[in-house]
Amino acid sequence: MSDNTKFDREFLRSALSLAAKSEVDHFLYICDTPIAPEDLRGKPARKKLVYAVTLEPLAQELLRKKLSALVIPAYDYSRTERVKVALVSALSQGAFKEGDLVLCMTGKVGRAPDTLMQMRIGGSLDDRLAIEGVKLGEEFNSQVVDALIQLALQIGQEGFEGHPIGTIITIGDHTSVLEKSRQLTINPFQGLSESERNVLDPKIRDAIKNFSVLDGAFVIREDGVVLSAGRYLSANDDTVKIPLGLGARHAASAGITSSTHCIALTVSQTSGAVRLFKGGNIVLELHQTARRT
Ligand SMILES: Nc1ncnc2c1ncn2[C@@H]1O[C@H](COP(=O)(O)OP(=O)(O)OP(=O)(O)O)[C@@H](O)[C@H]1O
Repeated sequence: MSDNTKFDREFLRSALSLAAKSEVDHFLYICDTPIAPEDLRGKPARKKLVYAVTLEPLAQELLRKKLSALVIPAYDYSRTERVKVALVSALSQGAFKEGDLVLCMTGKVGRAPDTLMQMRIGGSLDDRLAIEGVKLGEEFNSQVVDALIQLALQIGQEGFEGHPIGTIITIGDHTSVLEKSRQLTINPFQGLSESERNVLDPKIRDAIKNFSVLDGAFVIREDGVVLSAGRYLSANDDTVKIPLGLGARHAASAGITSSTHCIALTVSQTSGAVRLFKGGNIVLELHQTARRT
């Protein structure tokens, strides 16, 4: 065993003993290589362990072993971004709750974890992530929101046929959003039955990805039914402030979320970053380190 591998193991063991402390509610392990069974055997931290992995079959295998696991997109984020994505996913699935202390362990994709971070749910990781703000109202279906965040990350990362694209996806309060917007192009989802245009269906998420090349926003109902694509959002609110450097697309998301009860996911064409707006403010910001071309 090289010195490095030995030290990685020591590091993991120390993290597991910290995770066992009564103050810690969950141990979030963001890595595609599960912890060796002998390192977990008899450890109190096992009960607190939640894996965040990028492979669905691996998550299924862990669940079969009675471990908790959630799936996060396989993109190349910085360590902090991976922690954010995993925390938001766990929160939206109800795995963590307000006030919980989560010990997060992560690293570069494909390498042994090298970073340990403690996160209090409801605190903030930086000024662009008040995890509390991500806690959405009861009207939102967490599976729908989670699927759309992952889709937005995918759009930001992959673009369309190698070209960067940006878009807006509004979720919820559809009556007001439709009232405060107008159709820019033909709505490609018109004519499909509700069951044929729900974002919980991977085929529909693929369709959204492709239609993101259209100008305008997608309007999605809380339960995931896509109502329209290509909407121009006309709700302007001069009182909302968006960070310098962001333009009309982000201002439109800020405006629509401040004047209705919807939330809006915005993918920046310029940077691929994904931002979640609520009440006119950015409550979550996810940056990607590299884009696929
Ligand atoms: N009110 C709106 N409703 C829907 N889409 C809009 C609206 N305003 C702008 N957009 C879309 O945003 C696109 C980019 O605008 P702009 O470059 O000003 O935005 P931005 O906030 O800087 O975002 P990006 O980082 O994606 O460039 C426009 O081409 C248009 O498709």
